[in-house]
Amino acid sequence: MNEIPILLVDDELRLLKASQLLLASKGFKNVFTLSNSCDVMDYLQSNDVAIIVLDLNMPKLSGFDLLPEIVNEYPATPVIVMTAVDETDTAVNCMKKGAFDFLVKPVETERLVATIRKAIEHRAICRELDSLRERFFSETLDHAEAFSPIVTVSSKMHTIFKYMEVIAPSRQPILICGETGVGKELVAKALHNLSGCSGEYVAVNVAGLDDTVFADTLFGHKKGAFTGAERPRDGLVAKAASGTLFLDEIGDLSDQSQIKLLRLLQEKEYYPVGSDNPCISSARVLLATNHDLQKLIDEKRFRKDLYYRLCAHRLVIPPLRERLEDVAPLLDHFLEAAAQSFGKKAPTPPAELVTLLETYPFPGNVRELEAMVHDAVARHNSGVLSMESFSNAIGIARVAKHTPVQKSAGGNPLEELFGHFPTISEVENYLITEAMQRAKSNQGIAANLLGITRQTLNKRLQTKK
Ligand SMILES: Nc1ncnc2c1ncn2[C@@H]1O[C@H](COP(=O)(O)OP(=O)(O)OP(=O)(O)O)[C@@H](O)[C@H]1O
Repeated sequence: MNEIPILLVDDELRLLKASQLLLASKGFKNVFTLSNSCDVMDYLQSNDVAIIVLDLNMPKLSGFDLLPEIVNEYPATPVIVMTAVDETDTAVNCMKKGAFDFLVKPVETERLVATIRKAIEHRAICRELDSLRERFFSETLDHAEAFSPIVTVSSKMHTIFKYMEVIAPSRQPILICGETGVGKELVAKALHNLSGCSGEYVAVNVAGLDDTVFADTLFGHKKGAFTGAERPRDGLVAKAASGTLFLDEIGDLSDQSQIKLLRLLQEKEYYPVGSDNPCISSARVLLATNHDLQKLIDEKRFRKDLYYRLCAHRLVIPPLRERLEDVAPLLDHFLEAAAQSFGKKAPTPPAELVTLLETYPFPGNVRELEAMVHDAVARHNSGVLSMESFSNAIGIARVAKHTPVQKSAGGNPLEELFGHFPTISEVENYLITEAMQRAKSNQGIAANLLGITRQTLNKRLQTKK
C-alpha cells in the first residue's frame, strides 16, 4: 500500500468521497479530504501532506486564490488542479502560479492515478536532489552500519554509498549494474537495510526463467490456474509486501516477462496466473544486471520503455580492477573468513602477494578473489601463506583468457603503439618495462606476468642495462 499522504480539496462532498474510494482501490490509503477551502492552510500547518489535489471553483476561497498561497508556503508539495472549466487560459494561469498539473473534470481514473504517481515521483526526486546537495559536502555516512558487510576503502564506493543513503528511502526501483562478482547483491541488501521498509527482503534470480515460471514465481497463481495448481499460492511480490524484492540478472528476461515487469513497476499492479483481478504491490523493487542494457536494446533484446523506467536510479558498481586499493583489505577479510571456516589460524600473507594480485584484472571480481583465497587457505598448513596457489590460479586464468590480438579499426595495433612495425627487441623491451611497472619492480611477479622464469627476466634486465 502507498503510505504517501494526499489531500483532496473540493466543495462537492460526493466527489470527494468517490475520489477517496477510487484512490484507496488503487493502493493509496492515506487520502484525506477537505470540503472547505478556508481550512486548507491550517490543515497543512499541522499535518504532513505530500500531494494536494485542488478544485478551482469553490465558494468563499477559490482554488485559484489558494494556489499561490500553498506554492509559496509549501514549494516542495506538488498541487494538481482539477476543474470543470476546460479553458486554455485558466490552465496556463494555474501552471504559471506553480500548479504541478491541470486536469479537467470528469477525470478518468487512470489519468488521475497516473498524475498522482508522477507528482509523487517528482516530489521524491526534488527531495533527493536536496539531500544530495547536502551530502555532497559531507564526508561521513549517516548509516555506516548498513554498509559493514561491504569491505572497501575505495572513494568510488564511498561516493556510491552516499548516493545509496539518498535514494534508499524512496519507493522507486533501483537498477544495480556491474560485472559479475562485484557485490551487487550485497549492495541490494544494504539498500533494503537503509530503506526502513518493515517487510522482508526477498531475492530471486530470474535468469533463464521462461515467462510462465517468471509469472508464477513472482505473482503466484489462482487455484486451478493450471494442471497441478490445486491450491492458490502467493508469489514473491506478495512475500515482499512492504519490503524489498530483489530481481537479479534481469538482462535475460523474455519480452513477455519484461512487459509484466514494466506493469508492476509502473502501475504497481500484477495478475496472479489464472486471475483477472489485479493485485496491488507494496514491494520496493531492486534489480541487477551484469549485461550492458544499452547494447541489449540495440540488439532488440531489452525493451527501451522498461530501461527508461529503471534508469531514474542507477548504481554502477566498479569492477575490482578499477579500485585496486580494495584488494588488500578484501584479502585480509577473506583470509580471516576462510581460516575461520576451516578452523585454522588466519595465515600471514607474503608481503608481495598484494602486488601480484594487483597485476591481475580479476574478470570474476571479488567473487574470484574470494575463491582464490579460500583455495589457498585450504592448502595452507603453517607459517607464511604460499604465493604458489595464487600464481597458479592467475596463470591458468591468463592462459584461458588468451585471445589472438584483433586488428583495431585504425590498422595494426603494434604500428599504432610504436609508430612503425616494431622489431622483436623493441617489443621485448616494451613488455619488460610495462611488466616491471605493474609489478612495482618485483621481478618474481613481473616474470609471472611475462610467462618466463625469474632467472630469464633477470638476465634480460642485465643485458638491457
Ligand atoms: N566489497 C565486498 N566485501 C566483502 N565481500 C564481497 C564484496 N563484494 C563482493 N563480495 C563477495 O563476493 C561474492 C559475490 O558478491 P555478489 O553475489 O554480491 O556479486 P554480484 O555482483 O551480485 O554477482 P553476480 O552478478 O554474479 O550475481 C559474495 O560472496 C560476496 O559476499
